[in-house]
Amino acid sequence: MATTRTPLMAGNWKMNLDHQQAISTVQKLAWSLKDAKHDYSAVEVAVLPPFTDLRSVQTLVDGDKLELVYGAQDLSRHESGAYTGEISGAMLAKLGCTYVAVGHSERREYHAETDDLVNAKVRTAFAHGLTPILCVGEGLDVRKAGDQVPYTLRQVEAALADVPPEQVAKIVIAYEPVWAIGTGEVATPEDAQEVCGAIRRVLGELCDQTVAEGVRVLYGGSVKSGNVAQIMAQPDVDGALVGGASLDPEEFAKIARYQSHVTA
Ligand SMILES: O=C[C@H](O)COP(=O)(O)O
Repeated sequence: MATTRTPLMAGNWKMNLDHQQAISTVQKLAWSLKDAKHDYSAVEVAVLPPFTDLRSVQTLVDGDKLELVYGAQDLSRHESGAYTGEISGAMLAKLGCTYVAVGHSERREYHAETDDLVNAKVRTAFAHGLTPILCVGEGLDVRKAGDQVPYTLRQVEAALADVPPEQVAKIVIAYEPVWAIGTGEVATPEDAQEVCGAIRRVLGELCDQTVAEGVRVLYGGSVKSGNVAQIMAQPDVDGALVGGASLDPEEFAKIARYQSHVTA
């Protein structure tokens, strides 16, 4: 049976662009996509700005009735209370967020996020109607040892512990080999397929085949308009989590329009 996974191109701005820059970036992105007659039902486009930009992005998206969606880069595992500096799932839901990235390697590395915390955040996101973009992937040492598949699958299994299949069915998983993030070093399409395919197989074991076939698995790591089409040609890659290249709205629009590079 043919699968109907709508590709997702998500731009993770990381700690870049203030709220005024966010407005102009989203406007330029929307204009570029409009000029190209982008079909959002064929390729979904999302941006993940810093928390401080979200209200401005919400106002723009609502006011101009834009079809692109947005989300946050992280959330608290807690509901509310004395957690200085934290942002809750309820706050993100109130701002109209569709997505929230969870367990990005930069959170794991610089903020000591453990698999247990990532699991708690996944469950908190679902509790607030947010779709987690669960980030997983190995570092260079693991890749050199050839352990990228078991390492990444352990992260997936830990993050999905006690998450019911009906929620797993809605998750987005981003495979981001840490050695390819912001380095210009792109995994080969075959590297991406190897791990993305393995992620889908483990979803089948954890849940069932229907769930596994429906979950979108993205690749992330130095994706650009020049390499996205080859990566998207892989059967188990359903989109990209784009960092640096998503800060340039024209370039990100080209990435979202990857099919035009194939058919052009
Ligand atoms: O979340 C995005 C990834 O970390 C990829 O970043 P990059 O496209 O700058 O390599």
